[in-house]
Amino acid sequence: TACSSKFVLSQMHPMWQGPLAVPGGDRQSPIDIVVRKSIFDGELKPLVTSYDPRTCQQIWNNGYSFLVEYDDTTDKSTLKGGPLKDKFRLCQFHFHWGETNAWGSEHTVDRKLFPAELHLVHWNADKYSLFEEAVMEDNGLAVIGVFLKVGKRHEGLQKLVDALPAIRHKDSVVEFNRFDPACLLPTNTDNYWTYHGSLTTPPLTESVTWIIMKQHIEVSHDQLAVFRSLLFTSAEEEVQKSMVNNFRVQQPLRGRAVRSSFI
Ligand SMILES: NS(=O)(=O)c1c(F)c(F)c(S(=O)(=O)CCO)c(N[C@H]2CCc3ccccc32)c1F
Ligand SMILES: [Zn+2]
Repeated sequence: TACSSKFVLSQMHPMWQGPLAVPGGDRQSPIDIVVRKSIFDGELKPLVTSYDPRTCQQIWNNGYSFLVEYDDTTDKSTLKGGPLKDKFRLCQFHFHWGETNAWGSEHTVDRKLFPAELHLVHWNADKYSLFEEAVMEDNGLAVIGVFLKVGKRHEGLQKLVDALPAIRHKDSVVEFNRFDPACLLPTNTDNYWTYHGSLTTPPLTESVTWIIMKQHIEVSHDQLAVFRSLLFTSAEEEVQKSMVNNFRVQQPLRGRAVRSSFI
């Protein structure tokens, strides 16, 4: 699919936490969300997601995270509303997590770290015809971020967790269909923070409208442990490395406003 990120992976190595030079670089992600400095914006609308589980195609380990990819050649799985003026197509979702439950998220709320964070990546299909175009354009992308907390087992996530042993190694892919990503959203999607930022992996382009949910979802300790059983390394490599701590370090706010849809 257009959104398969294989072409991007070549520039990636698992733990590129370094200060990759980014032109300009004054709207980088992730950031710490300082709640008392966020600005309520009454113009922000509720999010409107409409995902068709039949557009789910595969789940694969790309050596940085595991991602579930969707067919984004039609308008079957879309996101609109919220801070967005246009209609965006879902191309994939993936997660970031730590080696322990003490950390793992990319964004933080008043410096609070979560054990993991879900990202649903969408691109502006009203303005562009391919993900690759949108990824280079101002506000070409919209990513929904959802924090994960350890608690009760997440029934919807289990289907995904059960597929992970089949993609333990980098570059392994399995067919995965009929998965509705809406089951991973919190019950309340009206309360969120939004700001202009970037991808948190190469090419780190500053093309993302971030929409971070205030309400987290709960997953069980055992479900998260399966995430940590994945490997950064391919089957051929002699030294296997656990896929953990696949998050980017926080970036300076550089005077950006973080708006909230709630008081
Ligand atoms: N945290 S994040 O939301 O910024 C983000 C990721 F963290 C991440 F890991 C990936 S990726 O596809 O697994 C790796 C490629 O960069 C993407 N994938 C995007 C980035 C580049 C690209 C190219 C084609 C399809 C998807 C993506 C991503 F948008
Ligand atoms: Zn991400």
